[in-house]
Amino acid sequence: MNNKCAATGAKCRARAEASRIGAQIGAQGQGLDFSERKGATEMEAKQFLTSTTAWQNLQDYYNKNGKGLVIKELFAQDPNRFDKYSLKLSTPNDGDILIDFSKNRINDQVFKLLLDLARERKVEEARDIMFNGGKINFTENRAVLHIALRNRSNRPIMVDGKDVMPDVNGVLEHMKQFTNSILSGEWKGYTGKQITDVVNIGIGGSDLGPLMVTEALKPFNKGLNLHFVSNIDGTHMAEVLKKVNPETVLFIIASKTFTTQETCTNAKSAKDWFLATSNDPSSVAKHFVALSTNAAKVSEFGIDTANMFGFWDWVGGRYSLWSAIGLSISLSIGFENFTQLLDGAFFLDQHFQTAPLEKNVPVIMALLGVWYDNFYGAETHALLPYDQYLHRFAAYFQQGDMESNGKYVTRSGKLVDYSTGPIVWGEPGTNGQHAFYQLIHQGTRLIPADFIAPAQSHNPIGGGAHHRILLANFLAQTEALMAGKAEAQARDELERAGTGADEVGRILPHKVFEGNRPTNSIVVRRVTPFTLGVLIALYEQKIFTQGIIWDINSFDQWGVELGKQLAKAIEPELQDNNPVSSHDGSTNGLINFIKSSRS
Ligand SMILES: O=P(O)(O)OC[C@H]1O[C@@](O)(CO)[C@@H](O)[C@@H]1O
Repeated sequence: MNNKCAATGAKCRARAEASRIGAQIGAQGQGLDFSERKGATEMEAKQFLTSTTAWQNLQDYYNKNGKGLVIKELFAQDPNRFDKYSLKLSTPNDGDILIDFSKNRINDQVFKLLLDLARERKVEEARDIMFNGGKINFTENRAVLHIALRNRSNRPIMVDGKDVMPDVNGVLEHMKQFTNSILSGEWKGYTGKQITDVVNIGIGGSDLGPLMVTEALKPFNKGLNLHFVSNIDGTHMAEVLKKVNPETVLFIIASKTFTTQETCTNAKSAKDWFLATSNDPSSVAKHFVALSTNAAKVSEFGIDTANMFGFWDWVGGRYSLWSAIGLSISLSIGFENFTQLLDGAFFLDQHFQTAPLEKNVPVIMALLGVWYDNFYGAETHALLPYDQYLHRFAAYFQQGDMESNGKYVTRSGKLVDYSTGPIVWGEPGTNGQHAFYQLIHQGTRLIPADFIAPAQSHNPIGGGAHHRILLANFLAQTEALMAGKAEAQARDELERAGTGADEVGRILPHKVFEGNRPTNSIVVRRVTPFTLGVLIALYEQKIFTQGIIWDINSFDQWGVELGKQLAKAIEPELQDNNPVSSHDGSTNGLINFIKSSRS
């Protein structure tokens, strides 16, 4: 251990250890050759998950003790439970981030068994392969390197023998220059006016990330109006075009492949709308830019590739907001704040790479998810941010989690015989309390939930009363879900309220809360670009870890192809009103009814 820290204690030792491990990983990275499929085959689990020792020990423990794990009792048995099962991430300038996982159905034995599972599934080894450019997305033979986009250390990261960092930094510099020229007014529209509105045209990972982040960081907006068009439904584009002026609007066509039908169709409609006013093809260059890996398709569409911000096939769509896809974020909050977002994600990546498993937040969150998903049979996971600006956070991770881990075939091509990715859902608090908390409190399903809140609001109106009430609900909900309300307490409340004996007997069962509903609580000082970067990366690395444990490829998305394929066959059939019979009875019936309903 670094003896310079002898006098200054734990933090110094931790930093020294982190930089030692970081250097070691970096060195390994330069030594490892992932140019072939080595990274992929190394990732394949050697054993079927349910036949591993760790899994069987967990199953055995669950069978004997699972139902007997009562969180309220675990707190009563251990006054230090909160300290034992919570962690703080001390950020450089944004205070501490508290992750409280004490309101879970775990004890020391379960925690140990879960950590054994992470070890037996070689999570740390897989992590290092990813961070060093291994082609772990083996069905597309690609590395998975969104971490390189926020690699603020600039350590070399090799793909096919080439360090990707110079190109990453080149695109960031282009984004910086462009952002500054738009925000300063230097960049003018075709009539010489400053840009006032930005329309991001993209879908999935080319929409959800920029939308969620620009909403979450609205307090940092520099003045531009941001609009997002994703749906092929003409309403989406039509409603936005009503709000913008062709002389002062900038269209961002965001598409990794630049072949996505919705985005290409929307982009063409936007261009037609624009040219109908400008009547000058040369003016397109002042109002259209592209974010893509596909320069040929960008050029074919009619955007000058000088106005293209590129990225690479090793950036997955749902992991791309850190790349050029984040241009609308940079335009909204400024490039400096965009780099803060990257810094936050890098901070979490370093934590993920260096913290021991038992102190590793994404690993712990992943293991808790496995515990509920695979042993308690929970099928969903709720993300409940107590922050209105984070209202798109759950929607973002619907793609992030469900498109990553919604898989039923292992890396070696076998069908799983265990659950994999959960259904992710959620809405901001306190709104969710008035919509679906009834089910979370008294439904028949176990709904593990993450509650997220900032200690400080960007809008302390009402003398701070609003935020105080918001936080009170944030805190009360996890307490209520854990503690519940016993029959005796419910009876006492009814009787104190003067309820007659017969009535008490009738309604008492409905007033009891069984509790023992698990939650994690995450508190940041404020939602800032840095802390948001930490939160997003935290969930990304949780998803990665679960994918390794489940032995699935979290980074392809073949499941989205069949629907697109069939839609391409049906679309021409809708161009006239002749009845069809080329499908199953239902699809034929639906098509023909629609045809008959159009006149
Ligand atoms: O960025 P693009 O290539 O237009 O893809 C958009 C989205 O479409 C997908 O469904 C893949 O087809 C998502 O994975 C992706 O984020």
